[in-house]
Amino acid sequence: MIECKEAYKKYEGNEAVQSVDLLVKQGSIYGLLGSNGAGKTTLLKIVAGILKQDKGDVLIDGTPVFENVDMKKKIIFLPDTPYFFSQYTLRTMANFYSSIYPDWNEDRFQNLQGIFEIEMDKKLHKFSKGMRRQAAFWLAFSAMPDVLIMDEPFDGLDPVIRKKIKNLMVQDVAEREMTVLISSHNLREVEDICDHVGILHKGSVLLEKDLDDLKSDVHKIQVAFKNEPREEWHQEMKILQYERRGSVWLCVVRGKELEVKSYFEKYNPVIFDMLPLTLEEIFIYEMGEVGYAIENILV
Ligand SMILES: Nc1ncnc2c1ncn2[C@@H]1O[C@H](COP(=O)(O)OP(=O)(O)OP(=O)(O)O)[C@@H](O)[C@H]1O
Repeated sequence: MIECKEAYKKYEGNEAVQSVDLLVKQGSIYGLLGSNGAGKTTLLKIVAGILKQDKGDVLIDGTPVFENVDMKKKIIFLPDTPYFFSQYTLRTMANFYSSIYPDWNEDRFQNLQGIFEIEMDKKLHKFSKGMRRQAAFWLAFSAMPDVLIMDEPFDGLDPVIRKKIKNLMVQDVAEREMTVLISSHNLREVEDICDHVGILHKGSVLLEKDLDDLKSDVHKIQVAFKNEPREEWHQEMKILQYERRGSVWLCVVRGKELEVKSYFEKYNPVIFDMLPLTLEEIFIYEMGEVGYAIENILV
């Protein structure tokens, strides 16, 4: 489990992370979203124990991470640009990892050859950017970490390998309760694997939600009435947005499904449909409510 309690970090007058509270439960995949400069990398580096917060607590399984060698043996941090020693091949890098990570699984490393298809004895600096990223994932999955922290991990990967990597990640979460924290500036990139999403904006968490709750709490309604109710009918429910198209109203409403249905039923609608909302739409309505535009994380 990852816990940040009022984590704060300032760089030369720039408050990059401001009193962030974050909880990533064991066996959960948390997507940390935010626009450029929001503070994602800084927060990830603090959680990985690479940077020290100026204030607040950052704990993994209840223990501070910074300069904690034993804890770091259980954590893998994949930075946005993977780093390898210049003359190393994947094989020599694997030997190095196996000497550091006590849970290194050599069988898995060998078996993953079928997934990654990268030559083991070629120098890593001769690989393309996407191939180097694949190598970093290959090493990370073979190290069997308890906690995997990744900064923009899918940039530069082709769709096939991206899918394979997501499958491996989900498998590790399901089978051995690995905890995952992923940063991204793109909601679509992470929505299929995350169970929790948080939005960081100018160093603060603006919104943090369980995706299932988020989906079950917001509905798009198409409704038409025979006898139009009085004007303020749409003010009585938590209606995030409404618009009239001829005699049909299109509303985005927050509330439990049954509650929403019974609210509309009392006006005897002639048409009543509940339509699914995409996660992207939900975020736009949610964030619209707190007054921020989030288009840049939805591209
Ligand atoms: N080493 C540093 N020295 C000074 N300021 C820094 C440093 N690293 C980051 N910052 C500043 O801290 C803020 C947060 O940066 P950070 O890299 O954490 O954001 P980010 O959300 O990861 O951005 P991006 O999506 O662009 O990678 C930015 O204003 C950035 O300019």
